[in-house]
Amino acid sequence: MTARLLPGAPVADALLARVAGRVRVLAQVPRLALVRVGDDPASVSYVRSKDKKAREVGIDSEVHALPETTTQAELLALLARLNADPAVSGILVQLPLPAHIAEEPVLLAVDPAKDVDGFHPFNVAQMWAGHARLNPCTPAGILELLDFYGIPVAGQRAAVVGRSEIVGRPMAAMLLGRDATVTIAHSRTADLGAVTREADILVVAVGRPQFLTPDIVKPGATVIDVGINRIEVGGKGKIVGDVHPDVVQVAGGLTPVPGGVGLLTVAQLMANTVTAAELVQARG
Ligand SMILES: NC(=O)C1=CN([C@@H]2O[C@H](COP(=O)(O)OP(=O)(O)OC[C@H]3O[C@@H](n4cnc5c(N)ncnc54)[C@H](OP(=O)(O)O)[C@@H]3O)[C@@H](O)[C@H]2O)C=CC1
Ligand SMILES: Nc1nc(=O)c2c([nH]1)NC[C@@H]1CN(c3ccc(C(=O)N[C@@H](CCC(=O)O)C(=O)O)cc3)C=[N+]21
Repeated sequence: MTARLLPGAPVADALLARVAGRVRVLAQVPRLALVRVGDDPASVSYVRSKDKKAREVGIDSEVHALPETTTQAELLALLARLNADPAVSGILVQLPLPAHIAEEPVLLAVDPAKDVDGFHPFNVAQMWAGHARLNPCTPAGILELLDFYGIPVAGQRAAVVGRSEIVGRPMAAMLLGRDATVTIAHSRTADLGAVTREADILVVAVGRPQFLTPDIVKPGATVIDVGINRIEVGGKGKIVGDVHPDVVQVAGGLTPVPGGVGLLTVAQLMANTVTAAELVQARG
């Protein structure tokens, strides 16, 4: 069997078209504040693509590029200003932060109604309880993709490899919210294959190039490759996922890297920004 490829672009386009429609009926143009500290090249490039996509769908966007030497207090002061600014609908603090800035106080400092990443503990709790308004972008985008391609979730066995706060854990919570039977695997899982071979839906977010091999994939499973790994091949830079290319011979469906989940992360951020604008507008 050869897996059906599940590209992100048509899913992102459909999602962004709905976002643009919601933007048009808002009383006020939504505004997304993108905050980045330091000059990590990946962060610079991600923030740039989020900024560009926002403008494409009619969302105003402002980038706050702070120097590496920014103190925790300075960052918190900026967040307080953005929280208080009624023109700002959504706030995103690009992760990772430099080592001298503690993450938790920063995530706590974002107004939960403007928390378009869904990383504030209030939104995390709402998500696990099954009724969040603002869900983390990568897993929410993955659910959009499964729905777009007509892949059933309810009643299915799902496995998530990786338990990070930005991908693995929220993915597991959201699959559970959609009535899948979910297992979470991580670096201390004793027999990874025993877990992954049971999965009809297999989400891989490990951060190791070509980590997931075909021998541990259930034939016909839908495999979602979240990994973004920059590697050198013959002196050239290349982006590969966490899933080995030979998985295409076993899986029923497979998302490409690049051109898969990453596009949905950005599109879902736009959807969350409009949701935040609606929440802030309703609050008056
Ligand atoms: N496409 C997109 O939109 C996005 C892509 N990414 C990409 O996804 C990947 C994962 O990101 P992120 O979740 O932030 O990564 P983290 O490094 O935060 O987490 C990696 C997870 O993988 C687990 N892990 C590591 N080694 C193994 C192993 N041998 N067997 C099983 N599990 C293992 C770790 O387990 P433990 O907890 O035990 O250490 C950890 O839970 C990266 O490549 C990242 O670049 C991330 C965000 C968005
Ligand atoms: N607060 C916060 N929120 C995030 O959502 C967040 C973050 N921090 N830190 C880093 C991760 C990573 N991430 C991606 C965004 C876009 C692509 C993306 O557009 N990928 C394209 C292009 C490939 C590439 O250049 O990466 C693709 O997969 O085709 C990938 C990954 C968001 N993250």
